[in-house]
Amino acid sequence: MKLVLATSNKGKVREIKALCKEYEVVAYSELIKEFEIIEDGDTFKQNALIKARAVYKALGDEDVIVLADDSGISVDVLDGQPGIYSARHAGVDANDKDNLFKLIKDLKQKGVASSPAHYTAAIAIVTKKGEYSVHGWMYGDAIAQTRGDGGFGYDPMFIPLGFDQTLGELDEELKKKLSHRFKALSLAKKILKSLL
Ligand SMILES: O=c1[nH]c(=O)c2ncn([C@@H]3O[C@H](COP(=O)(O)OP(=O)(O)OP(=O)(O)O)[C@@H](O)[C@H]3O)c2[nH]1
Ligand SMILES: [Mg+2]
Repeated sequence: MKLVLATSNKGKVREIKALCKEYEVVAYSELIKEFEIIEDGDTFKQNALIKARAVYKALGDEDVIVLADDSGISVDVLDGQPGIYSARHAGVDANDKDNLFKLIKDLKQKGVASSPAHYTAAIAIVTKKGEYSVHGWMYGDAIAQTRGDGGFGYDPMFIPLGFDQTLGELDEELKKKLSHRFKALSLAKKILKSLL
């Protein structure tokens, strides 16, 4: 089954391809020109559905299955921020590094070396048979420094619960089995099976 990913994030594409080996996974940019999708939902779920619907419509092929991921990190000491704004934490044109260092600065401004935090991933699936959404979470601590350079985004400052190292230091294979994305995709796969 061909699965089209409605994302322009190369880290997500890499992880989802590695986690969905049983499917033929392609980023939508491999099929059509990338275009801007306004993520103006109030929740991860709404934004994932906005992305999946936009790409399904743009592809114009009703038999295709489109999957989108909307995700982010929520930090307790920051009252759950940046949350759905994780990709724009340091501004609209911010890249992963800008966002990472802005979050570290925020923790330092609060006067803490770390804070409980969690990642959320909402996965939306859009097909001619309907629309579906599922979630996954990964809990741990956000620390006010970077360690390691594995993963992507905020991974170098995130220590998953039960570990001493950041996702930047831990093996990518381990993240695969722990992550919010892995948990949401496990549920998404049950839906995909039911669509066959
Ligand atoms: O270190 C990280 N490890 C992860 O596993 C992870 N998952 C999400 N994020 C961050 O959360 C935002 C997503 O925003 P987002 O869902 O809008 O995606 P995006 O804008 O990058 O691409 P798209 O899918 O929208 O095209 C971005 O800042 C990501 O860096 C992660 N950071
Ligand atoms: Mg985005």
